[in-house]
Amino acid sequence: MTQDELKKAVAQAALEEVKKIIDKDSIAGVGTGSTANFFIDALATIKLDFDGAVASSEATRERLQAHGITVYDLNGVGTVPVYVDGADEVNGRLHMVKGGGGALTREKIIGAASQTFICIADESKQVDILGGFPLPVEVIPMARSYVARELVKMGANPMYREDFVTDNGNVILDLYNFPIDNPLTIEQKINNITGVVTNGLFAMRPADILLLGCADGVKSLKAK
Ligand SMILES: O=C[C@H](O)[C@H](O)[C@H](O)COP(=O)(O)O
Repeated sequence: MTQDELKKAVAQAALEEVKKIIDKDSIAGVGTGSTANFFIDALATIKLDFDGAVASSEATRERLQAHGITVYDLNGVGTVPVYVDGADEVNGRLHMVKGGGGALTREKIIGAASQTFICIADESKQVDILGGFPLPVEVIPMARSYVARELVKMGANPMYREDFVTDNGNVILDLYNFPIDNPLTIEQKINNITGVVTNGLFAMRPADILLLGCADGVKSLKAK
């Protein structure tokens, strides 16, 4: 199977999970990225069976609306019953690195506001130790140099993501060669640097279910 076929298979499996949770009045939380895009296309096939969605990025909002799905502001909807999103890396405890596409902050907000977080990924994303994928940190633009110096003190190698602005008007520093041995501590430590909006580690709010696309089928995994 190609990587896209694996992504499509996990997106379809996520739709089956979501159907068990949502009803006519429900709002679904929708993530960002190529795997989430397959999920959006799958979700569109049941668009008459739920009320609408909250989107973790402008790109996702546009794709949902193009399918005729109503997109709500998170402020108006309260707790979200289910959130489906991809990941750049995921470990056995369902901690994730996210934000390769720069959508980490809105993703983290919707994840935090959701009752069930379903991570959808192909098997290339499964790792023992997070950090092989550069960890994104969203930063207020005027704080970029200060935050970079503080990250260097933590042993990281921050690289400014050039020509990129987040949906929130901020910049991204990507941390290369930064093995994440204690995701919970590192997530909080980076977030404590003044000028950081958030970082792409999802350990304080891990996924509840991982649907992993493998050559021999989709596996449904819970945190170890
Ligand atoms: O900002 C982007 C998101 O965190 C995505 O969930 C992540 O980058 C995975 O994207 P993809 O499914 O395209 O690999």
